[in-house]
Amino acid sequence: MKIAILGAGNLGLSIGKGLIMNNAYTSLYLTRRNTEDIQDYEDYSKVKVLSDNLEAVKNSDILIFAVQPTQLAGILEEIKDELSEKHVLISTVTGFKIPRMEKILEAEHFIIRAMPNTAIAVSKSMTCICSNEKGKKRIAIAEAIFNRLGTSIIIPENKMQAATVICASGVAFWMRLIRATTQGAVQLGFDAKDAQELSMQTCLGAASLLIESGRHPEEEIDKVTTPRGCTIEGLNEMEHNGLSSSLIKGIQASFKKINNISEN
Ligand SMILES: NC(=O)C1=CN([C@@H]2O[C@H](COP(=O)(O)OP(=O)(O)OC[C@H]3O[C@@H](n4cnc5c(N)ncnc54)[C@H](OP(=O)(O)O)[C@@H]3O)[C@@H](O)[C@H]2O)C=CC1
Ligand SMILES: O=C(O)[C@@H]1CCC=N1
Repeated sequence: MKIAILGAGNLGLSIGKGLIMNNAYTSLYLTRRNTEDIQDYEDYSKVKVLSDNLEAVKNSDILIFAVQPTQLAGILEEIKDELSEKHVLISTVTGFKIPRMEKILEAEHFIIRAMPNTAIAVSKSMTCICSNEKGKKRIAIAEAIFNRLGTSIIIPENKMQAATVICASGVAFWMRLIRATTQGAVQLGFDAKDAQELSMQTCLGAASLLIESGRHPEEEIDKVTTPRGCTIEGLNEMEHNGLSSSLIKGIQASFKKINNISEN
């Protein structure tokens, strides 16, 4: 696959790193206007770093857009005359809907939206994918890319905002939970390094239990909560202080915000 990442910033570079680690391309173009900071990527085989989006588009089949929402319209305008039937457009841009892309491009193209998360840099992204009608014929390409970089599911476009909150912002939510449990462990006497290790691995183990067993979280909680034991004591105290409610309210607030961003 000849891939170009237009906008090799935080997310674009995370995708790039994942592709490089998986050797998942025949050529990889990384673009941004100031290329100085990412020039080192040319040390990797078949990777080219440049600021010329048109050259990247000409030499690639799969175009992954990872610029800020305010920057996408300009790039689409810039490249639209270079687009042909060989191109599959994959946008990771938050809140920029497919009909708006189609309007700018003024021609039918294979258009896919993908919402990965930053765990793509370690091939563990939960990526949600949707497409326009024409894009359905190429959606398997996007699935193939993102399944190498984690797990993907196809969803309708009207669920993309919700998916962004749960999966993309979700990385930040889970990080905060890991940090909080680390702080708790330090208070119980572990040094910071060990505390984080205990916290991270326990989080990974809990998620793996659910993924591998297919069971509901509450079933696993029942197995840990000894009657009158310490787990239920701690869990109930957390709930009295609004643990679940606080997480759900946070998710609602993010969702409200993302809907406002995309209207602007
Ligand atoms: N799924 C997720 O987990 C996340 C998704 N996002 C979404 O991903 C998108 C990118 O976010 P993020 O990576 O944080 O943003 P960054 O600002 O880090 O990256 C955007 C990059 O685009 C480059 N750029 C800007 N204009 C152009 C242009 N005309 N041609 C080529 N490159 C250009 C910028 O570099 P330069 O200025 O040098 O051109 C910059 O490196 C956003 O839409 C954001 O909402 C963001 C974070 C997480
Ligand atoms: O915080 C944001 O708005 C973007 C979208 C999802 C992750 N980062």
